[in-house]
Amino acid sequence: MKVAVLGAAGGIGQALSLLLKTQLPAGSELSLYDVAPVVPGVAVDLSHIPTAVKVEGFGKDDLDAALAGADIVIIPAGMPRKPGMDRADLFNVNASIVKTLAEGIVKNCPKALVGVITNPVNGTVPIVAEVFKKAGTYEANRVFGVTTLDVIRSEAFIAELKGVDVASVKVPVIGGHSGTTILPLLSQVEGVEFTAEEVEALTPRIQNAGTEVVNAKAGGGSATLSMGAAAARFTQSLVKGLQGEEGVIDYAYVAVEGGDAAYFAHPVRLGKNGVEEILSYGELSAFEEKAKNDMLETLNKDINEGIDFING
Ligand SMILES: NC(=O)C1=CN([C@@H]2O[C@H](COP(=O)(O)OP(=O)(O)OC[C@H]3O[C@@H](n4cnc5c(N)ncnc54)[C@H](O)[C@@H]3O)[C@@H](O)[C@H]2O)C=CC1
Ligand SMILES: O=C([O-])CC(=O)C(=O)O
Repeated sequence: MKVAVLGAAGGIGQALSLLLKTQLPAGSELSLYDVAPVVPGVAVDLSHIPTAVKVEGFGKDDLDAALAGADIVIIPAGMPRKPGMDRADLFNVNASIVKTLAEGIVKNCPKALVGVITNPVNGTVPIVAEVFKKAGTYEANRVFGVTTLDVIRSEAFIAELKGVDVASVKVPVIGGHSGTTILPLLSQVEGVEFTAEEVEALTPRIQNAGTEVVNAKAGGGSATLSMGAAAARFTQSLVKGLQGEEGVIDYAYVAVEGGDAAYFAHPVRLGKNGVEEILSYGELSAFEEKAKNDMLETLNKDINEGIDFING
């Protein structure tokens, strides 16, 4: 199993790479790519951890070698937010980074499963898909926006609020990955009940949790450690699916035929080809149904911005 991390020297990239070095199956290869000159050092540093995962670092001009034969590519390359910015404000800088990296994937590992972390996820995932479509290598089941951070935050906040074991909390989160497009389905959380006031307070807390971190870091970036943990968890789901494990279900922002929008975070069943099945997110409460309908204009605008960046 070869896993490539693009943007591996950054805040998320380093946290994720550390977790993958310690968690990937024995015999895996971990390929670290970044334009920052520190990346070979990150690889040397990680290589001193005694696990059976081989780590190699690749600098700016070595994207082809970093990607050659990769089974999974995770992309946290690009600029993070500062206080006062929306994720959409990152589009101009990050769109071209993601486009370049997607072109590298077309050339070197067109069958890889690709997880996009770079913001704004609502628009960067369509960029990857459009690059693949242009090259004739697109398979919708292989491209994912990583929304796991919304899921793990929901788990953490609910366990804290309700005083329950966090390991027992499961929260579906659908939609996109910015502000009101993030929709936790609190009505479906088993074993806990929420009052209407709690739903009205907790939903925006989850939607604005990224901004909570951005403000707390006071100009020093956005979530990196929790995102590293989230990305490692999602990567493990992809790995389990590729290894043929049955019943691997996770949440991700994926292309959906005839869905609420062209891309929408759903529960998905993962397997050897990535998404084996897009699962229904089930019944929504009246509050959730309204929140879903209200988000669609923003989500569609974000999606079209990504599509137009490649085709416009
Ligand atoms: N999907 C999600 O839930 C989340 C997404 N993010 C996003 O992830 C991205 C990365 O965030 P951080 O790691 O905090 O930023 P960072 O600035 O710490 O790291 C970004 C890395 O990307 C590298 N990079 C820039 N251009 C590149 C290129 N063309 N090829 C390869 N590497 C390149 C930089 O050299 C740097 O090492 C941001 O866009 C951020 O908004 C952050 C948190 C959560
Ligand atoms: O808020 C940001 O800019 C980073 C992010 O996507 C998150 O933490 O959910």
